[in-house]
Amino acid sequence: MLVAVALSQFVRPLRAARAVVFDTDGVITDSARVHAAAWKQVFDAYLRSVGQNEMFDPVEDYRRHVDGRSRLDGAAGFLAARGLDTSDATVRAVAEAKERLFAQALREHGVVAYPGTVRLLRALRAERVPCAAVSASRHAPQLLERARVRDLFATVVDGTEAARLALPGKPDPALFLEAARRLGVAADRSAVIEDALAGVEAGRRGGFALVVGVDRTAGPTSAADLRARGADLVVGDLAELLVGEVADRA
Ligand SMILES: O=P(O)(O)OC[C@H]1O[C@@H](O)[C@H](O)[C@@H](O)[C@@H]1O
Repeated sequence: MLVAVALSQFVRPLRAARAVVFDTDGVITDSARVHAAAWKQVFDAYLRSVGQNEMFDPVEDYRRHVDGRSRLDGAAGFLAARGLDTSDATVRAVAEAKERLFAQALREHGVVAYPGTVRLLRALRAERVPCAAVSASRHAPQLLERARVRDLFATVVDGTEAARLALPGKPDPALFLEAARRLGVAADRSAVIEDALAGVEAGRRGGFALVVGVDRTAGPTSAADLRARGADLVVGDLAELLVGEVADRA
C-alpha cells in the first residue's frame, strides 16, 4: 500500500505553525545596525556633554537597553541604565535627535531585506501560512516598502499603530498578539521570530507556540541570552528554518 507523505519545506519546530509573526528591524530588514549607529552618535554626544567617559556600545548597550523598544522607551532605558537624567525633556531631546539621524541615513543609504528571510517568506506563502510584520518602529512600513517585501505580509503592526491603539511596547506581548489576532490565528498556534531580547520575552509572555531567536551578532553570550529570555530555538539566519540548512545554534 502506498502512503502519501507530505514533505514540508520547514524544520520540524516550525511545521505546526499556522501563522508566523516577524519582527522587522534585524529580522526582515538590515536596519537594526542603522538604528544602533544613529543611537550611538546621539548617546555619545549626550554622554560627553554630561562628562561621562564610557560611550554607548552599539552591540551590548543596544541589545540590552534599546533594541525592540519604542523610540522613547529606548532613550529612557539607556539613560536609566547609566543612572543619568530621565526627565521628559532630556528623553525627548535625545529621541528626536536620533530620529533626525535615522531618517537621514535611510534617505541616503536605503535598506535591504535579508535574502534568507525572503526565502522563508516565499516558502511560507507557497504553503499558505499567513505572515505579519511587527515593529516598535514607526518607520517599519517604509522600511518594508523600500526593501520590496511589504506584499509578503498580510498585515503590519508598527509603532504608529501601537500608539493609535495604545498598545504597550515590548517586552509586553501586545503588538504580537494584535498581529496574531489580525491573522486570525491564536498565539498558541503561531510562531514569533525576533532578534531583540525584549521581543523574545514578549513572544514568550504572549504564549506563542514557538519563539525563534535570531542571533545576528554571534557574541559570546548572545545565543544563550536569547534562550534565557524564552527563545525555543536560535538561528543566525532565517534560511536555517528551511529544510536542508543547519538549524539551532546551541
Ligand atoms: O524611532 P523608530 O523608527 O520609531 O524606532 C523605534 C525603535 O524600533 C525598534 O525596532 C528598534 O530596535 C529600535 O532601535 C528603535 O529605536
